[in-house]
Amino acid sequence: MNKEWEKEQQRVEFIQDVIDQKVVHLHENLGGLKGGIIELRKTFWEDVTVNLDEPDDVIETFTSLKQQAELLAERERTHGQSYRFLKQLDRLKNSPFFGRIDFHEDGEKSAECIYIGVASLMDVHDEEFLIYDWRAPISSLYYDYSPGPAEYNTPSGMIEGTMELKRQYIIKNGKIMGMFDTGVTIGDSLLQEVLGGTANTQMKSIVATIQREQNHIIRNEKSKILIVQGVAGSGKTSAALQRVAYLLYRYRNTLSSDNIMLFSPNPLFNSYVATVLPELGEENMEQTTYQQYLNTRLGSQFSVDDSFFQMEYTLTAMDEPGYDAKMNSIRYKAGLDFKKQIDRYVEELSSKGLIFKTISFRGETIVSAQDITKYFYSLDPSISIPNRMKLTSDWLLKEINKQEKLERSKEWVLNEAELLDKNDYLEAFQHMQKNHDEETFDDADREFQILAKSIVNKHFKKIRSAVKQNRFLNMKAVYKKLFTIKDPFTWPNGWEEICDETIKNLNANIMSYEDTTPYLYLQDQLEGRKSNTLIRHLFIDEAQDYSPFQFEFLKQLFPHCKMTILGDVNQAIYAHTVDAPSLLNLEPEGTEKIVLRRSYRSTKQIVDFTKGLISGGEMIEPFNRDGEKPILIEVNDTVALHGKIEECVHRLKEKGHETIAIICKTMKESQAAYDALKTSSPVRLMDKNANSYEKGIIILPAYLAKGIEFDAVIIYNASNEQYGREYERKLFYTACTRAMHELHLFSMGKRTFLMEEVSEDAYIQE
Ligand SMILES: Nc1ncnc2c1ncn2[C@@H]1O[C@H](COP(=O)(O)OP(=O)(O)OP(=O)(O)O)[C@@H](O)[C@H]1O
Repeated sequence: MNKEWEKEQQRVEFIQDVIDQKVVHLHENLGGLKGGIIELRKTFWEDVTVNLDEPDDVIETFTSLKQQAELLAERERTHGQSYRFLKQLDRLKNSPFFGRIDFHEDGEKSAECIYIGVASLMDVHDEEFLIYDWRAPISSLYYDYSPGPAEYNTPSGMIEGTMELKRQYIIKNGKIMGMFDTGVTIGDSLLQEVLGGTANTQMKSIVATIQREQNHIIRNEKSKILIVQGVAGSGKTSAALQRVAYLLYRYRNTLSSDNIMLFSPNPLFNSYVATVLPELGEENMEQTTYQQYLNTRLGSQFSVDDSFFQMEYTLTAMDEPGYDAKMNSIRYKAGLDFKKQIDRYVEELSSKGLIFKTISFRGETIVSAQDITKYFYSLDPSISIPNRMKLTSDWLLKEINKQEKLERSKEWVLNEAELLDKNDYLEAFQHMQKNHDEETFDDADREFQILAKSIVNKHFKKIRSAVKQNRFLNMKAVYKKLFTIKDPFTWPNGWEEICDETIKNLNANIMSYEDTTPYLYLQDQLEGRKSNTLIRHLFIDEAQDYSPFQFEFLKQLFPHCKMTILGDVNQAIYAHTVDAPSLLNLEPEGTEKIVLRRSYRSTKQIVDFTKGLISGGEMIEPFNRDGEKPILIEVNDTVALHGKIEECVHRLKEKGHETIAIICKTMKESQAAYDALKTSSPVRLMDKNANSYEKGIIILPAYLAKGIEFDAVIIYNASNEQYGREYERKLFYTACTRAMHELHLFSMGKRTFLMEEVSEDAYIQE
C-alpha cells in the first residue's frame, strides 16, 4: 500500500470516528427528546390553563394552548431532524466519500481539499466541512472539470480557480478498495468497474460517476422545459432521478417530493427505479404511468383498451379485417389536427349541440334533458362552457332540492320507514335531540317527518353528487357525435371508417386507447378542470412514446410546471409515433435541449451491433467496455430453436449472469415461448401487470422491457417473418439494447432484414 493510499485510508477512519461520536451524541439527544415528547403529550393539558368564562379568559386559554402545541411541534420537528441525520450518518459510515478535488481558488494562498460524498458532514465542532454533499455548488467542479482551470457557480457569483487534483475512490465497509486519479472524463476506470458489474433488479444511483453532459441535465435550473434526447443506455433515467435528488436539495426549503411527479412507461419500471432516491436519502416522488392516470380519470364507465392491448393488436392483427382503418384511427387521433378538430367542435357546442341526460328519480323525471338543454343555452353565450355548466349544476341542485321536499310525503317513504331497523331509529332520535331538545320522540308526527327526511336525503345524496360531478352531461354521446361530422376540419385517411369503428366501440362501451386522451381532453374543455398546482416539476420518461396530443393534454393539466422530458426517438414503438412529430423534436419557447450520444449500458461490441440497426446510429458512441460480439443462430424449426435457447441459457448461467431476459416481440409470442421452455428451464413470464422483477430467467415482450436492462438478452426469434416490417425496427432495436454484457439472437428461418445494415464484423453467425 503506498503512502498516499495509507493517508486516504486514515482519513476514512478519521471520518468514521467523527461519525461514531456524532451517532453517540445524537442517540443521547434522541432519547432525551423522545422522553420529552412523551412527557409533554402526557401532561399536555396540565400545563394549559383552561378557562372559558369571560372573553378575556378564552383568549388566554387559546394562547396557552397554542404555546403548548408549538412547543410539542418544535420538539417533534427536532426529533424528526435528528432521526434523519442519524440515517444520513449511517449511509456515510461505510463509504464516506467517493471523490476528492483539490481546488485552488484565485486569490487564495493554497488549494483546498474537498471530499465529496452522498451527504455533507461537518467536524465535531460543526465548524468545517469534512465532506461536501455531491449536490453542493462546489461539487459541480468534480463533474464538470478535469485538472486545470475550473469554475463553479454559487448564489453569490462565479468562483474561479484551478483544479490541482481529481481523485476517485471505491470504498466498501470502510476500506478503500480502489483509488484513481482522473484525467479528462470522470474515471474511466471507476466507470469500467461500475458498469462491468451484474445488472441489478433495482436501478442504482450514479452519483460517483455522473458524466459532464449528464450533470448539465441534473443541475439545470433555468429551463421551463428541458428536453433530453439520449441514445439507448445513455443514462437518461439515471440523470432524471439524480435531478430529482438535486432539486430536492437545492430547493429544500420550498420544494418537497410531493411537488414532483414522474410519468414512467409501465409498473415494472416504477419498481425498478423506486430505490434510487431513498438510497440518496430522499423520499420518492409520485410515480405513475400515463395509463394509470387515464384509468383513474375514466373510472369504470368504459372497458378501456390499454396501450399494451393496442400494441399487441398492432403487432399481431395485420391480417384481420379493419386493421388499416384502425391504424389510421390510431395515428389521426394522436395528432394535433384531431385536437384542432375537437377545439372547433367545442366552439360549435358553445351555441348548440350539447347532449344532456334526463335526471329522474324512481322512474319520474325531475328535470328532462330538453329542459337542461334549454336552461344551458338560455345562459349568456359569452360565459364559457365550463362556467355555464357550473350555473346549470347550481340550478339543477335547486330543482332537485324542491323535488326532495315533495318526495318526503310520498307513500314509498312511509313503506321504507316501516322497514327501518333499530339503528336507523336511534340515529333519527339522536338527530332530533341534537336539533330540538324541547321535543320528545313520543311525538309521532315529528318522528315520521325526521325519518322521512333522512330516508329521502339518503336517496337524493347520490343524485346531488352525480350532478356536482357534471354527470348530467352525456359525455359519451357528445364524443360520439364528433364522429358524425361530415366535413371534418381535416380529412384524415379513411375518415368514414374511423367514424364507424369509433361509434361501434363506444356503443359497446369500449374505449380504445387512442380515444382516451381526446375524450378526456374534450371533457376538460366542456367541464373545466382545475389545473394541478401542487406539482411543480414534471418528469416524462420514455417521452418518444407520447403523441403530440398527449403532450398538449399534459401541458394543460400541469400548466405551471417545469418539465423534464426524456426519451430516444429510436425507441418510439407505438403505432401513433410512426411518421408523427416527436415531442423530443419540439422546441417550444423556454425549451432547452440536451443530446446524449454516449451509451453506458452495453459493451462496445453490443453497441457496435445495435447502432447498425437504426439510421443515424453512427453518431452513437459506445463506452469503452469490452465483451463478446453478439451471436446470431439460425434454426429451421421450433424444436431446434428451443433446444438452442436452453443451451444458451445454461451457458449464460454458468458464466455467472444473474438476470437473463428472453425478449419476444409480443405477449402472444412470450406465452408460446414460456409454454415451450418452462419444463426445461426455471423461466418466469412477465405480463403487463408485473410490478417487480427478480433475478433469474424471465420471458417478456419487448414493450415491457422498456427502460430496464439485463446481464444477458436472448432475442427469441429474430427472423424476417417476425420482424419483417420497417415499422418494427425500433421495437427490435429497443429489445437488443437492453443487454449489458451479452446479446444472443435466435432466428427461426432467415434473420430479419432489419439487420441488413449491420456490418458482418459486428456479430458472429453460428
Ligand atoms: N454516469 C454513469 N455512471 C455509471 N453508470 C451509468 C452512468 N450513466 C448511465 N449509467 C448506467 O447505464 C445504464 C443505462 O442507464 P439508464 O437506464 O439511465 O439509461 P437510459 O438512457 O434511460 O436508457 P434507455 O433509454 O435505453 O432505457 C444503467 O445501468 C446506468 O446505471
